[in-house]
Amino acid sequence: MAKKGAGGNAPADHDLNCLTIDELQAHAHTMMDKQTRDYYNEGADSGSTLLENIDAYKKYRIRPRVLRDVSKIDTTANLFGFKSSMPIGVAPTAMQKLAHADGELGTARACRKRGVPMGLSSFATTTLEEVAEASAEIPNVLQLYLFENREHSRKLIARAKKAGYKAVFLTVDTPILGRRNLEIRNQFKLPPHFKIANFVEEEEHALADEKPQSQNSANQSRTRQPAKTKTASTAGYTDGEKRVEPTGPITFHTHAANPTLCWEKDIEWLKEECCPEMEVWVKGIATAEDAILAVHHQVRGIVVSNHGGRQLNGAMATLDALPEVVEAVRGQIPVHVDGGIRHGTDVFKALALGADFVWVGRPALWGLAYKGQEGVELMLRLLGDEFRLCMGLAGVTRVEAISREYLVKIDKSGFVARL
Ligand SMILES: Cc1cc2nc3c(=O)[nH]c(=O)nc-3n(C[C@H](O)[C@H](O)[C@H](O)COP(=O)(O)O)c2cc1C
Ligand SMILES: CC(C)CC(=O)C(=O)O
Repeated sequence: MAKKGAGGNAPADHDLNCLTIDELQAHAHTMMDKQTRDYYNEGADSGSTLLENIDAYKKYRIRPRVLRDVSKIDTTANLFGFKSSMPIGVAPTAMQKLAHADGELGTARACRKRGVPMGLSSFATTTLEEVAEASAEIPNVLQLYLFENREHSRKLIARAKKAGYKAVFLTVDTPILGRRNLEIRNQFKLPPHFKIANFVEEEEHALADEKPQSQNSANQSRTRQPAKTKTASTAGYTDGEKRVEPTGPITFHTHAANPTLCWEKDIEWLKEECCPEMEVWVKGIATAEDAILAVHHQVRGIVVSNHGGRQLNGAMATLDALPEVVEAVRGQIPVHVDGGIRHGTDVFKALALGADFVWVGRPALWGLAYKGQEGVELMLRLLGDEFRLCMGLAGVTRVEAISREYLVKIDKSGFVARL
């Protein structure tokens, strides 16, 4: 086990081939096929927001305090009434079996072992029930793409409640899918031996509906046309095309985006559907204005996110958006952040700027690709050890005590500004 306290030298069970998230990324690179690697790693368009999410952390430096007795460091953080071993969770990412056969179950078991929560994507390759079982006492978060056809969403929400999920994170930054050029070039689609597991029933219905049409061409003009199988090159990227509500099998290219999503119509409906068993959060807030609307609509929390730079390229880095959101929310609801977190010091900086908790996306996928469940455990341990060490060397012993006074901001000319 990793040594407790202020860090120290490498604990005995370290993987000497992989001591940082950067090394984990390099290992993962060699383990994934090109289609998967490109899908996981790319950002939208030129990828500048993806890079800025990471670089934004380099604009801040830590002001360490000394002589403060850091022999006992408490890294725990509370959420959904649960004590997470550290203020770090695994963000929802789709189709994890592409990385490793362990898929979402591997992630869930790793999170359980490390005592942190996991967000499960609506578009997982494992059912939400299986993940709930693997997570046991760890609170589950279901990431929701709210479909235009509410029946699909209603069913999913009912299942999540029954399985004991504590919160729904409604993703709000995908009214339209971002443009991902490698996905288009690779004609990315889920290989047929994997399933979008939460919607297998819907897929079977859609395919059954499809049959009579092909068997009886005379009927074709009268029956509903199912959506053609779409890939990245045919879905969501064409402008000027008249949009119709998607039908047919639920795939992420056809159903994840929902341009009709809005506060009044959808948030109120969702709260009613989820209430009182599950909290409704919004994931993908990046401005003070929307943060104020989130508070107004009484969601239970916000995740400051730009979808890991996969949606609007040119959008602000999440760390740059965080302070205005924190200021607008004024402590009324929790504010979490994701995007670009690759080191324990990044976690410390995000918390110092007012985040209550952070989520990591791609590092978990790299962990999975490297060694399945064990790789995700390793990723969480690396980040956790780095975070604990950072707290100790900065002279902080409790997560709640991490504040702006521990940071300075450095501009391009090297000018150092107190916050
Ligand atoms: C391959 C991939 C798939 C993702 N799938 C989803 C998803 O299904 N739902 C969602 O809300 N966010 C999804 N995200 C976004 C993550 O939840 C998170 O916002 C992002 O990965 C954080 O940035 P990071 O990867 O730099 O940590 C995905 C991200 C990646 C990289
Ligand atoms: C279901 C998809 C849209 C997954 C996703 O959010 C992503 O690829 O960024």
